Amino acid sequence: MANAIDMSAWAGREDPEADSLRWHQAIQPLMPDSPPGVALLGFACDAGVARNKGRIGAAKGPRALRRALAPLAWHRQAPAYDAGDVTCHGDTDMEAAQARLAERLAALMASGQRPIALGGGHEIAFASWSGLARHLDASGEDKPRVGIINLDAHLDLRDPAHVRSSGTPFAQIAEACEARGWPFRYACLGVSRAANTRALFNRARELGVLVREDRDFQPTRLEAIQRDLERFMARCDHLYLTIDLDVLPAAEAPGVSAPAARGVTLAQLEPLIEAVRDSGKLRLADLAELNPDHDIDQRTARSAARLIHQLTLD
Ligand SMILES: N=CN[C@@H](CCC(=O)O)C(=O)O
Ligand SMILES: [Mn+2]
Ligand SMILES: [Mn+2]
Repeated sequence: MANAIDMSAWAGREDPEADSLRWHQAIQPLMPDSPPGVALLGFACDAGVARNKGRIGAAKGPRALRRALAPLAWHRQAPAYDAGDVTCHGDTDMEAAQARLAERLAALMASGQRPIALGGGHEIAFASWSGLARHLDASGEDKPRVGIINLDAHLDLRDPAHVRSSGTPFAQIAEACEARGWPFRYACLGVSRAANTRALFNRARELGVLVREDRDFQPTRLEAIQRDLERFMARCDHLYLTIDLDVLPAAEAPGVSAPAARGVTLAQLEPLIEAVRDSGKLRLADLAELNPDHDIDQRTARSAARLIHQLTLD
């Protein structure tokens, strides 16, 4: 590690009673010989959202997320680590920053850690998937069936031939899968029909994407969505979970580039996240699009922290 990891965001309440730990008291800076656990790695990047003509500020997301996670109660058995940040230095650095993040994520997985990457915009997804692909290459697996589960109001399947951005990661991954001869298995849950053009829905259909819209998340249909997800996961060897915080209603996540008028609530997402967590196939996860500049009383950061808390219960 070139630089010491900045642990200054990990601060908060300390209780005098025994067995009262919070995240800020339990999390440790990652060391080369750290035993397996969860490793948080920030991706401080505004370039993807800027290229996608969105509201920039996601580069400040990793720190805001750490600050919101810090005071939450610690219920884990296994350790959690802070692995620091990968920083993108301006628009022209985006692809190189994605490559740096991918390399770090692959190294974390090789050393037995389960990484959770903290965006940054959703261009983080191409970096995360590339890290997993690099890790699977190194472990010598032939044509692994990697399932991508994206909780998002957007399909993010824009054509990368125009510009690579926070709106293109899954189209980039589809191209990379085709080049490798790997199947492209993509589930996008929480999609807003109003926020995605016909061209994007058509691309999703062509690519065989499992799409469930925000309006599908009604009490009578939740079990069916859960079953569809279970079936999807059964057809995969490895899972990558990516959560775009704009899947949440604007009341739960105002601090994103494109807040959702309707959205899917934390309560509705909870059983899906637990199913992914408990699948035994989850290799890495990320959270994208937290923009503290547009947050209100840390609502979005708190929602994101709650998601990490839930995802990491062991
Ligand atoms: N990662 C974000 N993707 C969305 C943003 C939409 C918007 O800014 O309105 C997209 O490109 O579709
Ligand atoms: Mn989105
Ligand atoms: Mn997205």
